[in-house]
Amino acid sequence: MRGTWPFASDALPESRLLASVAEFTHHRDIDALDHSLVLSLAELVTVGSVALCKRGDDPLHPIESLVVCTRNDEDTLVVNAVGAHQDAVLAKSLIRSMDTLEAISEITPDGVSRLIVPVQRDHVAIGALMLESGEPLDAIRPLIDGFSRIYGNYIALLNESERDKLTGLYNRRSFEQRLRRLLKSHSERALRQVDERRTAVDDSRIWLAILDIDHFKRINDTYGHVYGDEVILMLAQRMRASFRQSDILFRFGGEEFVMLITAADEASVNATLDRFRQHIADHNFPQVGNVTVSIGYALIGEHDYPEIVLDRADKALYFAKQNGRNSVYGYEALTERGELATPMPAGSIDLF
Ligand SMILES: Nc1nc2c(ncn2[C@@H]2O[C@H](COP(=O)(O)OP(=O)(O)OP(=O)(O)O)[C@@H](O)[C@H]2O)c(=O)[nH]1
Repeated sequence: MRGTWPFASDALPESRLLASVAEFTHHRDIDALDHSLVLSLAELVTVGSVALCKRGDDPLHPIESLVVCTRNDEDTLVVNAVGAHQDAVLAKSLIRSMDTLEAISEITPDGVSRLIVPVQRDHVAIGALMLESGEPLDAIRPLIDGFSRIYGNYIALLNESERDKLTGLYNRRSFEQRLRRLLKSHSERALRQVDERRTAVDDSRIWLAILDIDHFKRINDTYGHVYGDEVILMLAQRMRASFRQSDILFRFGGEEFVMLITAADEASVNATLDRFRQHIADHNFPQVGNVTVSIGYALIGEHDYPEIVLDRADKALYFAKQNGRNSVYGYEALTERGELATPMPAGSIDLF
């Protein structure tokens, strides 16, 4: 490891700074990037700890994660993910900095200097960088501001590469990583609820649904691709407006969409999807008129491979297409009723 910078007295050599920025921005995976950011900063400056807080969508738990780099007894830097909720005072400062978009410099009750700098994207805080030290931290504030801006810009670029150009929904490339993050935060939330309530675990589950527009070829052939694209775009807008913010929506390509939906039970996921199906069937699309969709869904078990669940949902979708379209079917219910027993051709969706 390179020696750290005694920031109070000397200027930081530019070559060290550039090497550090190059080091953390070579990652394409957001989790690895977060890990590398706190490590690079801790290598650069002599402080007790460097942490990156990420803001979550859940208003009850605004801090989604906290990645902290500290020095252990052997003087080696170690990076850990910790639960911010364990320290209510710290969580309050982090949230205040993110809400106001202002840096906070404070002394903790045990005399430690703490600097919090929000990380922004499009004038909204997506997280915050936090440093703690026995020494005052004001001298390194411009450096931390700079790192925070580079990180915010880089995250924006990474996020753009995860989006479908036409609809703005997530694209297929980002599916596996989004699913992994959702499963992780879901199981962390369940643990937290056990901790907080000391009662039963969170019993909500995650379902994967595939939606396909019915007879879309006919729409293209009759009205042309421009109107076809318009239908795709309007459908995506209606999906965004209809599903909860915590549900994750993808356009996998063509007229095919995938949704990751959290629900308490099968009945409520079925009701949610069927409500959306009906909403689309009732809508009058400009020029094209009525459009219907078919939906298949399957439960995601904690240890299931994504491609297996996609295949199950696709089988349910195929069943919907074979049984009149404009309908919603769940894989588990179909299997229980023995309705998927007959051999069928490979699903319409390309697996990984
Ligand atoms: N406008 C437009 N059309 C697309 C796009 N991607 C794929 N398509 C068209 O979507 C159509 C899909 O047709 P099929 O897979 O045969 O299915 P379908 O006509 O929807 O019939 P069912 O799914 O069986 O109800 C094809 O004509 C593709 O050319 C796109 O991005 N824009």
